[in-house]
Amino acid sequence: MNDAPKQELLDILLAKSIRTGHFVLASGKESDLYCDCRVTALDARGANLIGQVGWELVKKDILAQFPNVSSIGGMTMGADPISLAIGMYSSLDQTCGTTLNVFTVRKEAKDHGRGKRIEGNFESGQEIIVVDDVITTGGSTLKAIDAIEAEGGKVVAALVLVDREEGGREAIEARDIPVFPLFTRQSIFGSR
Ligand SMILES: O=P(O)(O)OC[C@H]1O[C@H](OP(=O)(O)OP(=O)(O)O)[C@H](O)[C@@H]1O
Ligand SMILES: O=C(O)c1cc(=O)[nH]c(=O)[nH]1
Repeated sequence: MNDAPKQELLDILLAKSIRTGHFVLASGKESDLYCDCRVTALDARGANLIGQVGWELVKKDILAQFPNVSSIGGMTMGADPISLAIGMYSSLDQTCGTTLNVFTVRKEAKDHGRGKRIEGNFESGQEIIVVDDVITTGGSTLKAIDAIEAEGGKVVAALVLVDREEGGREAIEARDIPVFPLFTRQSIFGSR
């Protein structure tokens, strides 16, 4: 694939998602930078590009190493549109032979209905790509990994839209799960 779709996705991220100001993060840390990835991932064109660029990354870097991967999902809600976009692209690809099952992990198990923590297309024993929109400390991705493993999934890789390069990658890789970012802070901002 040429670089044009990734460049267009970066342009949308820069225009719609990157914000400066004062922000309290999920970890309690404070930051003058925030990447509101939901605005890009819930943009019709942004979602399409995430699907295209993300699926190419899955094929080239993840399936090549883990050919039995069958499913993709992560902690709601940041992961949801990203997982679905990549899953949809996998279903359109006639050349690959893998159509990803897509699921989502609730922050808490549902207290009615089927009482599930993991919703959608997930079964124990599957090899999984865990998704997050952003990693800062990696804490949210690790919670998703714990929930998936508790139900018998084997997480083999983590795919993230933006790695803020603040320790999250190291925390996830300490669990022997390689991290594949579409963008890093460095690739977005250079040395800023
Ligand atoms: O690497 P971390 O330090 O965990 O930070 C990153 C997490 O923070 C945000 O989630 P948030 O809890 O704000 O939830 P949301 O996706 O439901 O908005 C984001 O979607 C990541 O999941
Ligand atoms: O660490 C976080 O909570 C966080 C950082 C960021 O840039 N974007 C986001 O949605 N969450």
